[in-house]
Amino acid sequence: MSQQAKTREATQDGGLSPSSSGVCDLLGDFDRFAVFFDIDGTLIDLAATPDGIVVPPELPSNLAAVSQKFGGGLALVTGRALPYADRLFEPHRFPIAGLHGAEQRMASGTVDRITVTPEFEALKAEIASNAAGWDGVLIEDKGAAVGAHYRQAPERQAELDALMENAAKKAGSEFSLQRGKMVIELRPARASKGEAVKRFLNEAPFAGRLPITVGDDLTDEAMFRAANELGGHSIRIGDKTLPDGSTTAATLLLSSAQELRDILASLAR
Ligand SMILES: O=P(O)(O)OC[C@H]1O[C@H](O[C@H]2O[C@H](CO)[C@@H](O)[C@H](O)[C@H]2O)[C@H](O)[C@@H](O)[C@@H]1O
Ligand SMILES: [Mg+2]
Repeated sequence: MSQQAKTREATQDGGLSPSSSGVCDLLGDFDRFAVFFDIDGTLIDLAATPDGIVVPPELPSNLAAVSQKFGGGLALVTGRALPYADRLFEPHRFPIAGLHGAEQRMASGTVDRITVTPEFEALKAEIASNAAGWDGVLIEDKGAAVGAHYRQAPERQAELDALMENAAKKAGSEFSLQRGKMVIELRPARASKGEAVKRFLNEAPFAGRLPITVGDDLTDEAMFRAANELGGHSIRIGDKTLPDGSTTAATLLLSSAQELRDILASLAR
């Protein structure tokens, strides 16, 4: 276990636990738990743009080794679209939920994806066209979802909020807005990351195991709550306060994606 890894426990008074050995020990209980990892900001460091991320070369094989130790009970649960997320970890393919839980590929290989309607295609084109002149704003087409990024143009946040709120009204009740780190997304409303975790747990090799969910952003709160409800554990990368000022449901904290990767490297050995 890396000495650099420092875990802070989320307590009511904000107290910190002395080291990350607790998390390492927890994740090392391979027969008892199944693990669910968010991608951006959790396994991989955040970057200026969605395509600017760098996957550390050892990460895919470390995840594969850890998955094997959990008997295959390791899944990715991400806001990314499934094909994009799969490419990040080639040649390995893990069970995965995409678009914040709306799409899912089970361990059996069964895939549940969403058909993109012509109306949603038109709405995405309208969003892109409205934001076309806004320097630094990036519209990410994710098929059945769309993200409006303002990391490089924070001054545009209010305008983008208004644009996406208007688009959400047009999209109707089958879609919902998902706020995240310097992004506002329009995504299928039909599932959350928490529901995706529960679906995984209904099937082998996850069934009979307790969940440990690891994430960093608002969308991950649903899977933190699911893990807590089911008697598992929830780990947030970051501190206990969320961007909207509320407190995370996660019961453990890690300081960075690098800290998590160090723990994974240690578990993979
Ligand atoms: O659920 P996740 O796996 O964490 O995905 C959440 C979103 O991640 C990406 O956006 C975020 O990461 C970008 C790259 O580091 C960063 O530039 C952006 O500001 C972040 O919001 C991705 O682009 C989204 O589609 C995901 O929903
Ligand atoms: Mg994330």
